[in-house]
Amino acid sequence: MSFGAVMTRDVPVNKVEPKESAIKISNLRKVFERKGEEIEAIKGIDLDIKEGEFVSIVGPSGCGKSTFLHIVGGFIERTSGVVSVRGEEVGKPAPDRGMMFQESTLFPWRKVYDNVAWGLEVQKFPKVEIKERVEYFLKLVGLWEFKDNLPSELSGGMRQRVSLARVLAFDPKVLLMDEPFGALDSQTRETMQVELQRIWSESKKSVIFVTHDIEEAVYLSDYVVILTKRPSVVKEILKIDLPRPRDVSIRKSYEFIDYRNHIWDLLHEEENVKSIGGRSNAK
Ligand SMILES: Nc1ncnc2c1ncn2[C@@H]1O[C@H](COP(=O)(O)OP(=O)(O)OP(=O)(O)O)[C@@H](O)[C@H]1O
Repeated sequence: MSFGAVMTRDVPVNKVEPKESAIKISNLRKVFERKGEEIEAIKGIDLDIKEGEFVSIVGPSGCGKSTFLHIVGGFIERTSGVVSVRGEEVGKPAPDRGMMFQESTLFPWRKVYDNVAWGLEVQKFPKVEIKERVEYFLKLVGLWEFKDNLPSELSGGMRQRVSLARVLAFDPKVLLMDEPFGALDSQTRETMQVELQRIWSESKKSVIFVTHDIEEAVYLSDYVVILTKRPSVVKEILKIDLPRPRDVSIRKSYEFIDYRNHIWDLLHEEENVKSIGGRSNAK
């Protein structure tokens, strides 16, 4: 990632080779219109996310995180600025950008296998390839043995894993995740974070991950982008120099707590900070 003001904390830094840009955002601005009134959600965001990076976005409630993600996904039009994915300017939604939401978007009447196969069928993939992909990704998320179950027969965490398999089956270049674990209980959420870290490290996708949970952001990310209150700009970009793979016990380390507290302080400086959720409020 490269930006104007990247902050690193006082922890060891591994030297890495410069990487290609996966997602470039310059001067992004978004103004909504509601009943003749203008609502400026995003004032100006600049980011350069490199291939394979995991970047979380945190910020006060209503600062424009979801709007930002939906613009990168091509679901919402930007007012001005440039958004490109691997050199191509973002227009409409496309399979190279996989999107995952807080609530499972699985079809309740389709079995797990058929839910994961659905998008590939719509895109007219050959049957043999569909089978290969569905099997591979259901095994990756650990749910192959549930392929014949309906979503209603699974737990919330399992449903989100199926949603993840469905997104990954398209082999998108980037993954856009909007609070994907927000509706899960804390135990399941932690399990999902560990799973996501493993899947991300195996699949090498670039990820933008929106969350209210500061610890989740620190645990998963290479960088955490902290937005200001609306109309949002980037307040700080924090590089998370914790070794990978990260065991859950890393949350108890001084470095982890230092990152968490720093983000908490930044968010606390912003108005509406009381509406920031997650365990980190218990500082
Ligand atoms: N379609 C819309 N029309 C008008 N205003 C909108 C629309 N969508 C979002 N907004 C406004 O834009 C601002 C940013 O909303 P957004 O949902 O992106 O924030 P957020 O940071 O994701 O919020 P939260 O943390 O609560 O999920 C809010 O003030 C919201 O009311």
